[in-house]
Amino acid sequence: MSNNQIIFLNGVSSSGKSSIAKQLQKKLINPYFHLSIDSFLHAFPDQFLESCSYMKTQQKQIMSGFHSSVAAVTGAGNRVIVDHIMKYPEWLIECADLFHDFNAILVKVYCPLDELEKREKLRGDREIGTAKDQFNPVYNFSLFDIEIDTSKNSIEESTNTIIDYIESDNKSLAFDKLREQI
Ligand SMILES: Nc1ncnc2c1ncn2[C@@H]1O[C@H](COP(=O)(O)OP(=O)(O)OP(=O)(O)O)[C@@H](O)[C@H]1O
Repeated sequence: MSNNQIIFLNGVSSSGKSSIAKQLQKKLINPYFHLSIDSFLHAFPDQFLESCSYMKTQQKQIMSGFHSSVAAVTGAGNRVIVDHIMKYPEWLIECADLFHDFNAILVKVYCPLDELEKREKLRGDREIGTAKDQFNPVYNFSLFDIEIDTSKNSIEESTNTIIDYIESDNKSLAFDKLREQI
């Protein structure tokens, strides 16, 4: 398995991406960076992130910066777990283009809306309604290599499914198919 490996976790807020990413880091034999859109956005000033008018015009640059940074870290010979909320197909297509030399697996981290809303309330640090707003844009997109349902599978089970996939001879095709749309 090459060093230029990306495990791309795509799912709505509270679906369990970060928990799975952390468990993957513990269980995978090789070291993987965990690069999350949340941490990337924390590096940006709050007053701009909270400004709808600013984000409306600048979101594209910010997201492209994140996608390019993932490609740069991977291209330098590292393995990466990406934790992202793909609200627009264009973001995935941009990633597919940037990842053309890498072995990238697209994982759909699914969770039904009623369970997401329960988790959102329990967490207390997520704006109520975030999962509902993201649900259709993120999950309507049907291309993926593996789908995980975190309302049915524990963090441990989801992690094992991803590791089994990586260790198998399965060819990851989702990003290849996305590239055909460019
Ligand atoms: N089977 C499960 N798999 C993953 N997370 C679960 C599961 N069951 C409950 N959770 C809980 O869901 C909550 C949200 O998980 P997590 O922070 O990993 O989500 P996330 O998708 O990274 O969210 P965000 O995008 O908002 O950061 C956590 O409290 C986690 O413990």
